[in-house]
Amino acid sequence: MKAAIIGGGVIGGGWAARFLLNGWDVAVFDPDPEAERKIGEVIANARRSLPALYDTALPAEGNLSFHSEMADAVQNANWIQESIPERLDLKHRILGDLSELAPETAVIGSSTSGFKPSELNEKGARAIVAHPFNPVYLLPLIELVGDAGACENAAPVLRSIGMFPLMVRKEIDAHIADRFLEAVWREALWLVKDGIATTEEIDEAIRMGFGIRWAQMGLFETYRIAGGEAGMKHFMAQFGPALKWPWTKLMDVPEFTDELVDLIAGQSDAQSGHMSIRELERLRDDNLVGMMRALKKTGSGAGGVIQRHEADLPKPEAPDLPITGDRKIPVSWTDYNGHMNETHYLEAGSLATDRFMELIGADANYIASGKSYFTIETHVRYLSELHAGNRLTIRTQVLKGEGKKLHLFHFLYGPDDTLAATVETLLLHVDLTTRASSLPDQAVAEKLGAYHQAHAALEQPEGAGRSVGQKA
Ligand SMILES: NC(=O)C1=CN([C@@H]2O[C@H](COP(=O)(O)OP(=O)(O)OC[C@H]3O[C@@H](n4cnc5c(N)ncnc54)[C@H](O)[C@@H]3O)[C@@H](O)[C@H]2O)C=CC1
Ligand SMILES: C[N+](C)(C)CC(=O)CC(=O)[O-]
Repeated sequence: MKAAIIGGGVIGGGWAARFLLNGWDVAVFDPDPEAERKIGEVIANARRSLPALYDTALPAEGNLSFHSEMADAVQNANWIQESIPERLDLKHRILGDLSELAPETAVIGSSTSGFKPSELNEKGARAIVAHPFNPVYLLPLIELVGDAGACENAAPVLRSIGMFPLMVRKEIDAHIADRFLEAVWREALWLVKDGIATTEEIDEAIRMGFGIRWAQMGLFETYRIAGGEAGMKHFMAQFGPALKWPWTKLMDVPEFTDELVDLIAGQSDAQSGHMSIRELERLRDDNLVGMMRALKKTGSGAGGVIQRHEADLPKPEAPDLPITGDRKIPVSWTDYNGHMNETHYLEAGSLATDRFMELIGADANYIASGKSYFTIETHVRYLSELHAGNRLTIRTQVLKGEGKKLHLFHFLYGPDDTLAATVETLLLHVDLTTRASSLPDQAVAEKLGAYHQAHAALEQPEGAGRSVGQKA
């Protein structure tokens, strides 16, 4: 698959990185003589951050090329993304040319922050709005606006590169999200101009409170909880009048008619009524504990997008020893010594155990049925350093897989297949109701038994059964 990036500044560079790191070839057209350097720097940042969201490897990177002619860049492209400056005359000219040059089947997306598709296409172009958020390689939201068929075609492509296409029902200046951002921006400027707050104080007001909250539940679900047990209607009754008080410089607000209240409360019920306020509070609190990786665990917001994308990534083939981990090492796993911190070797081993459990059928459904494995002992050996950005591949040998016992030996390989660590771990099968050890279900026992038998023919790994401080 090939993407053509027309305009490779802040946003075009982010698009280039998003496509490239998801295995697409990327061709760039930008008359700026510095474009190649600037895009290279954006891609370098993307390489150290995007793979860190995943616990499995992204596809091998595509090829990146730069072109002095737009026609060359768009040749055979499946997706063409315009990210030139926000000037309508310029967009008319470039989108018009692109509509002539592009393959008929190619999507032509514009990154415009505010122009409507009817404005972009008024001189005959066939573009849709595909509005991203900075940094494009990390944030999943893309607002799709325009011809319904073209947007429908575009959406699965965006999902396949880990993005979240949001269909905008009717075109409007600045789409959905930028209308909020512009309102917040306008208020912030007033606060600074009137000497009420400094820019730093405004940033603290956002990042110490509602900014974190919004990342996991947005506006309506957050306010539903703020209404207490009585929910959205109570919230609107309590805070509706404030919209008429001078709480905001933006006095142009909708009338709270019964119809509007019912509409919003009804939509809120449909969106979140399947959970009690207490459950929503717990979910909110859990989500606040961490950011995108934690969001990934609960499946909320951007975390759900990463989860779904990861589930669609090709799984490595299982050789003699199954691959139970394949990922890049994130910066957050490193420490003051400039290498991967000891705790994360255990985390990597624990994730490999989870993956192995899935392989034998002791997966989420099995656990939900009341059965699982508990770890009772682990031994980690640190053999060579690992650094941020290194690829980490884990293979697992079954030392014992009989009865209640599951004895695993994880090999952690770093760059050039160097053995960086081993994690040996002993687990017992348990009944989650009684919390006592128990035999696994027959299907799990059979799959585990097959691994046990196959691996019994292998040599006992060097270092298996070692105690701490034992001489080699
Ligand atoms: N910066 C942001 O936060 C966001 C910007 N956008 C939108 O993305 C678009 C681009 O914005 P930025 O990347 O911020 O601007 P930018 O100024 O960083 O990049 C624009 C790039 O377009 C290139 N360019 C100028 N004329 C060109 C032409 N005729 N053909 C090809 N390339 C040309 C420039 O050399 C430059 O590299 C705008 O429509 C903007 O509204 C969308 C989301 C966020
Ligand atoms: C400031 N802006 C209008 C260009 C912002 C956007 O369009 C989206 C973003 O990334 O904030």
